[in-house]
Amino acid sequence: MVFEFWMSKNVKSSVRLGKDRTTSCYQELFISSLMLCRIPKNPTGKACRTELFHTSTYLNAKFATTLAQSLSPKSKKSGTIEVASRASFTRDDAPHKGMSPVVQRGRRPVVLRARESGQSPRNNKDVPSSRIARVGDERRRHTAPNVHSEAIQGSTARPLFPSTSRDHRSDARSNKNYEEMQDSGEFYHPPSPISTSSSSKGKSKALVSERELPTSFTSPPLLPGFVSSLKEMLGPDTKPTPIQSLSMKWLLESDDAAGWRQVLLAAETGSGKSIAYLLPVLQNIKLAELLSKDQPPTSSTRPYNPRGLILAPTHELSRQLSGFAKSLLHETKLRVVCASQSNVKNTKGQKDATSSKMASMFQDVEGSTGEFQVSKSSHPVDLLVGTPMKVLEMVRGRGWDRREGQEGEEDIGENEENQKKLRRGRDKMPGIGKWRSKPELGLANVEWVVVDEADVLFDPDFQETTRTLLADISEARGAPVPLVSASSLRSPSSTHTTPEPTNYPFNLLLTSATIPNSLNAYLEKHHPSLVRLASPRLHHLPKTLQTEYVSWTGGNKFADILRRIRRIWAEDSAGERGSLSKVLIFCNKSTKVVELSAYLAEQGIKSVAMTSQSEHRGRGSNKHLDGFLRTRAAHEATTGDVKNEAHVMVTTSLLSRGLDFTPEIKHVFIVDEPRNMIDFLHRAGRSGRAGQRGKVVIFGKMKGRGSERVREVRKRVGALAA
Ligand SMILES: Nc1ncnc2c1ncn2[C@@H]1O[C@H](COP(=O)(O)OP(=O)(O)OP(=O)(O)O)[C@@H](O)[C@H]1O
Repeated sequence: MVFEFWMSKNVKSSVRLGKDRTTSCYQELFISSLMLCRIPKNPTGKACRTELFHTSTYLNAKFATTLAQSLSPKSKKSGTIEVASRASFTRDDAPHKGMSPVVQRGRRPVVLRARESGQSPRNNKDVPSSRIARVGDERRRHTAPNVHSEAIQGSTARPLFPSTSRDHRSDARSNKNYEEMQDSGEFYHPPSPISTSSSSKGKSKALVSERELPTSFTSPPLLPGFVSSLKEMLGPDTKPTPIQSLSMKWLLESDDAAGWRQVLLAAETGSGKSIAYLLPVLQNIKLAELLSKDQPPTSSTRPYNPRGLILAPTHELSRQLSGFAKSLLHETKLRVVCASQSNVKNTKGQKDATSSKMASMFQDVEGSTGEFQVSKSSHPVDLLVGTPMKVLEMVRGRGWDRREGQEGEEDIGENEENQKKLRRGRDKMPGIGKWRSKPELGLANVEWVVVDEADVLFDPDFQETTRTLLADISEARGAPVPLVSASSLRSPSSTHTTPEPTNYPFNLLLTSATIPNSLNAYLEKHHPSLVRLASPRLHHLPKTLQTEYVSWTGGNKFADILRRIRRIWAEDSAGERGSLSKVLIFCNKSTKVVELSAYLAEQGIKSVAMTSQSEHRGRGSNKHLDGFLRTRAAHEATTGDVKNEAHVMVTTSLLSRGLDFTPEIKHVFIVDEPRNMIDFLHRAGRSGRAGQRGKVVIFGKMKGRGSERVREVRKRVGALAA
């Protein structure tokens, strides 16, 4: 029963296993052991425990052999792996007849032991427990590090869909994952807000009649400055998309008597939701500014007192959205600031970039109280864009969420130099200390809050931060709302209690391309009067997005990906395109992103690998994205210098939300099975935006064992494309 594996730098490695293991167990262990061979600097086997992964999905001898061959160390020095075919491989056939070279040298073998139910791994008396790698344990230990948000900045990686990572789960759980993808269980389909008959507005549930919807951007209802900016951005003949028509009708034309509004804007990816909410927010802020022109400016001790807030799940999206808002404001002057310009970690000797940069930008002066005061000559910020965590830091001061009570403030000492030293020391200990930077953001003026990608920001991992911020705004505006903890929201008893509507004292706009049932349940309970404006193609792929399925040809999946990239470029060269297409590749795990990018580099293709831990991130700008998306002049690009200029970006779900890659990204590759259809819609939706043609290429096993999953995906994707 014992499956043994020895390894050493300079000698042959061998694999032995018991005769009577079941097929799945055998191959699982076999491939796991091969994975060990790939770990560099691992003669002791200690690192094995963190690197093993569960591969029982690949129950195929041909695949195992190919994998083994691809893993074989190339140089003689690092030894070889001996592969036995499944039929002939028995304990007696073990290459070294139990006499591993490692054993000969007096070193103990690493033993991988498949646990029988109820059997403790410590039953193996020959081997110290510290050297037993438990396959079952490894499955549990892996986490999916696809991270979505400012949590990255605090180095707390949280998965977007934490319960559904496939790579490290058994077949059974993986299949369950697909069961969870049943269309009936995943999305909430809101009723159409548009009625087709002109008189049905009052009779049916429809909010507006189709005939009433604006079919062009005109002034009125828009301020003339916005109309000309839109023409400049989108072309002279541009027409509003369905979600933009709906939002203009509902948020610009309807009267204000109803009080604060709560509206959900839901439409497919690339349908122009950003403009759909930016126009009403910016226009309302501008009108409020014009109306209050003669009134004295709000007195506040904080430098920023915006009227509008836009919240997004990632720094990248925040930066892009603030750029978007600025382009709409070429003629209609309002001040937009992105909180994520300065998401640089606080390191020694580095000043808090937020306060220093922004203070000089707005000519703030530090008053005698030590708090910032806005100088009379400064322009107040009108709209602030950022992640909820970053915005909360600006409101409460950096360090507000650290664990308090470790040491009292009095321990810091009177001496200023001592205080500084202690603060620096404490900053190095995450979660400890009481020191906070000064609050910079006042919330009393906030009248508009947009929660972009609402299904992420209200999902269980993020909603506490989002709701805390919304509660802070309410409090600052003098109408506090109760803040229910996330745990009590989740508790089963909470479902039986009477719903308590949350009435925020500001306009709340939520947007998303997907409404999971969980979000709908939350909204029904806490925001029963929320108006749902949904486009007709919600929960569908954009019409201009083609789907293509590519079958893995053998063991080397990376080679298949490379082949497909080269084919696209060959088509580009043969066709009329002046430049080579840029390709965006989505993987489920950061490790795979790095490996694939390294493989492409070996093959002479430069790529940008973007994960939550990437070096490129956290520099306070979107240079990494902008550089990748920059289109070079056609004549330069035809040379197709893919060695020096990245034409491929490899990433995880990190970049799947909200980012606009129009029109550069024509191809999106999905190389790992999507975690669920929500994830798929967002990844695929990075292409085929705003009526542009695009293609999503889905890789998978199309024939034989394991192909049923791809068939299932095909069925569901087909339904989304309809
Ligand atoms: N009316 C319009 N006509 C043409 N293009 C438009 C129009 N409105 C927006 N666009 C363009 O469509 C692209 C996608 O817009 P946007 O990023 O707002 O989509 P989205 O619906 O927010 O997508 P996602 O769900 O992925 O966040 C942008 O490049 C934008 O300039």
